[in-house]
Amino acid sequence: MADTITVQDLVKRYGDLSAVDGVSFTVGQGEFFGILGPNGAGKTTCLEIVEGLREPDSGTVTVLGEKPWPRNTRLLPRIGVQLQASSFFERLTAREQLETFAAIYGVGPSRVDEMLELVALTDKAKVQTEKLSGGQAQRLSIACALIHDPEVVFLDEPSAALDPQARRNLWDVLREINARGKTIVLTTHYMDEAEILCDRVAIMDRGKILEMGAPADLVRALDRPVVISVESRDLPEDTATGLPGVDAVVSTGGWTEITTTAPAVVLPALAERGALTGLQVKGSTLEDVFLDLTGREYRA
Ligand SMILES: Nc1ncnc2c1ncn2[C@@H]1O[C@H](COP(=O)(O)OP(=O)(O)OP(=O)(O)O)[C@@H](O)[C@H]1O
Repeated sequence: MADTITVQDLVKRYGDLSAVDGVSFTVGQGEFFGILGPNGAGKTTCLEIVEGLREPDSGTVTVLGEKPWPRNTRLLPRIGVQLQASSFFERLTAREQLETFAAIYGVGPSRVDEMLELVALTDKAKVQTEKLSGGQAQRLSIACALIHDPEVVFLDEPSAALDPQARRNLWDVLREINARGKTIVLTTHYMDEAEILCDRVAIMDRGKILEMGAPADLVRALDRPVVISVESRDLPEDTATGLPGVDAVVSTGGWTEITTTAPAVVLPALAERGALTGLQVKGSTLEDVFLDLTGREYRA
């Protein structure tokens, strides 16, 4: 996969604070890359440098083979940027916003309908942006960032402040954009969002990348036991304790919870006893990876 973005030894200081402290990563063409970390980790600063909106103190960045700083007008038609706070032209409808962005980029109006459809706002085309819900406004702002059909899309915390349903709708939109071949770089402080959407994530904390890789690989590398829960009426605690592969058992609130490093042994044993009612299997998540790396609970 060709590298669409390269970042090498990036540093940005604000006075004594190293907001970005020696960050390096690459993003391949068509990749969905996430920069994940708690508030103040340095995600936005990093992204804004890559977008060409901020000057780094040191380090090198290329986007599509070009240097984004000083402001590189050759890159502007090729990248789409959605900033953390979306701002629209006042009192325009959703369609008029998109038409305005289309005109700025010299794009024909036919893209407007396509974009409204992509972000599921066709039925809100005539609604003024001030009257859109938070999720609808976020989707419109993504449509504006995509109107000129850029190759690379940067999204800064696109699902911040959205309710769970709106977040899921947004995820569908982002998946669709990525399926159309766009390279996406997204910052988020939602671990689940990064885990679900991203091919690879860089976990940032205090200006540094602590770990980078495919979410499933990062979780697998932890090599932690899984917890298998079934209803206790099918499987009392003492029966569970005697099953092969079981490390520990806890019975609580009608559930028997089995901790095991050998789920492939425990699950068939449960199936043999017909004890699969309410089955849940909980593995580790990126939150556990963060805890493992920092010794701190993840608090976005
Ligand atoms: N213009 C600035 N001047 C001084 N300090 C800044 C400036 N911008 C950011 N910072 C500081 O740099 C650090 C990194 O901020 P940044 O916004 O990049 O983090 P973030 O990971 O994007 O956080 P959030 O999720 O809250 O947006 C923070 O401590 C922030 O207070």
